Amino acid sequence: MSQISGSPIKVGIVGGTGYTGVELLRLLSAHPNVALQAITSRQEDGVPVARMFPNLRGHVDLAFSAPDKAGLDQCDVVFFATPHGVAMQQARELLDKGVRIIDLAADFRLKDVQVFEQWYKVPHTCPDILAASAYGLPELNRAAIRQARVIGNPGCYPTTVLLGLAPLLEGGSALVDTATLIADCKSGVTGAGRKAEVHTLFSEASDSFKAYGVSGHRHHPEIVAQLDRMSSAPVGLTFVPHLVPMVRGMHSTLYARIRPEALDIDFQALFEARYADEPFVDMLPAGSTPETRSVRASNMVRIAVHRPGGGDQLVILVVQDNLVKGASGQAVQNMNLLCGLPETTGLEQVAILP
Ligand SMILES: NC(=O)C1=CN([C@@H]2O[C@H](COP(=O)(O)OP(=O)(O)OC[C@H]3O[C@@H](n4cnc5c(N)ncnc54)[C@H](OP(=O)(O)O)[C@@H]3O)[C@@H](O)[C@H]2O)C=CC1
Ligand SMILES: CC(=O)N[C@@H](CCC(=O)OP(=O)(O)O)C(=O)O
Repeated sequence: MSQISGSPIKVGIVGGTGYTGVELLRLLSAHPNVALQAITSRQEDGVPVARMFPNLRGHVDLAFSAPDKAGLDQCDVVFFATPHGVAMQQARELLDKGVRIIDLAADFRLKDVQVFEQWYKVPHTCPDILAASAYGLPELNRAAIRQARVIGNPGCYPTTVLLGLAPLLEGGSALVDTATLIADCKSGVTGAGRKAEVHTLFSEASDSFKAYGVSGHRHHPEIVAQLDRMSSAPVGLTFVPHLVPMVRGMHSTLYARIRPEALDIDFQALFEARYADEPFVDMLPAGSTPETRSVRASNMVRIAVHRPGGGDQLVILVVQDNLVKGASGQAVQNMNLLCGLPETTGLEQVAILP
């Protein structure tokens, strides 16, 4: 990898006009070890990036190019900020040229091909590459990410739910009833992407609040697959996503019933110890209620643990920016690991408040 030899990492982005694509551009244009090489869009082929995204004027001087003309095979790392099913079509060709791949969609998240095909309604075209890929949640899977050539960047909801529940389930520890977990999650509207859809129109999504995907959401199997990896007991999860009228941000409220033999555990101390060395997980003091704006535009996740009335119900509050730690920031964190850089490189932005 280039960085090991000291030269900049040559980076390509497929899907540069979506919200995660432009967020990757914001982060990578300020990354000290990256040379942006190619940014694709089929619809905006030839258009200067900064004309479409004026926040990047003076920072990105490339134009969008069609994927087949972009020279992606000359890159060290290619990010796919595209809909599900795109990365797996191009993965083999790029891997053969020595390119490493970070997919922000779901092509490399679910190891079970049947489960992938059931939820995403397309055949998986490279199960062998999927089998060798790593799930890109560094706090849970750092060693595998360092060695991988393909990373499946997690979904935005799974990142919050997994970080909020991991300390309770990891290592097969039976601290909570794993069969009755609940994740009540809320996302800002950018979570639905930049493409035009009726339910994300201002007049539909503003000044209102609703659940969706209650009877089934594709992030449910992704979360359960990862919880199953860490839990010795069978996992049952109720997951209810909601759309809230804000642009960015995600708030997940997680519920877990403490097992009788674990009632004496100091859960605040347990979470603090688990995340003490994690640069992007901030355990808040006991009694805190994190706000989404406290992480806006930053790669930080903030977590608070509550035990209302000192009873046997744990309530865990997790906030993240869906476009940063929930997508593009996490992808850059994964690139840093892949390339042997300090994990925080280019990711130390402080959240914007208010
Ligand atoms: N928004 C969020 O909070 C999160 C999103 N994700 C995932 O990240 C991915 C991108 O999301 P988002 O940025 O919101 O998506 P958008 O739908 O807003 O953007 C999609 C981008 O992909 C390009 N694209 C679409 N189809 C193809 C294709 N067949 N080949 C090449 N390029 C294509 C589009 O450009 P053009 O059509 O011009 O080529 C566009 O630039 C999705 O898979 C999404 O699920 C993951 C976590 C969080
Ligand atoms: C608010 C909203 O619509 N959120 C998206 C999920 C966010 C996301 O992008 O997840 P994927 O990468 O798995 O697609 C949804 O529920 O479909």
